[in-house]
Amino acid sequence: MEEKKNNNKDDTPVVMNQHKIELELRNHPIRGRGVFPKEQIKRNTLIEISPVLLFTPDEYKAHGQYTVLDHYTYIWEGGQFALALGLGSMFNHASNPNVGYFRDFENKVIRYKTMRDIEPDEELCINYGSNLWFEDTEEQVESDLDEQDFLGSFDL
Ligand SMILES: C[S@@+](CC[C@H](N)C(=O)[O-])C[C@H]1O[C@@H](n2cnc3c(N)ncnc32)[C@H](O)[C@@H]1O
Repeated sequence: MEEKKNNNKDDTPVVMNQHKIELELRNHPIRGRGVFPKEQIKRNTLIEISPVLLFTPDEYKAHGQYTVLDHYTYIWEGGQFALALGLGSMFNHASNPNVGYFRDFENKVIRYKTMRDIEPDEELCINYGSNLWFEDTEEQVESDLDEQDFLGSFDL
């Protein structure tokens, strides 16, 4: 079998220092599994770094899009698709999310940070964008966050 080349730009280790917060997966009858904190989390806290598994555009067109992966993959650079390994695949969608993410193409990871202070048991959600493929069950979450704050809140 032909060996696949690792195209990492350098061999610098990627520090995975996120797991200091107690998180758990909880099941919702419609949304399925989601991520919840057992403690308060401050705004701008790194809560997860998910390594990604990459699919080429051809692999995705021929196979991935016809499988459950289609509900889990992120768009990546160069037309690739990325499956987040770890909690990155478990965040449910909210139109007004409390978690934002940054695609680190060079290190092939996605970093997730809180966008505001979060209370224990408040579900951690990201925004999937406007083309949802399911009926959104989300309960309206009150927030004083405005659009500008949302877009400009990262400090990565
Ligand atoms: C990336 S997965 C999230 C993890 C998923 N809940 C699970 O248990 O595997 C995306 C799927 O979660 C569900 N989902 C996420 N956010 C939702 C929401 N706001 N309302 C309804 N379903 C949601 C949909 O079924 C969607 O296809």
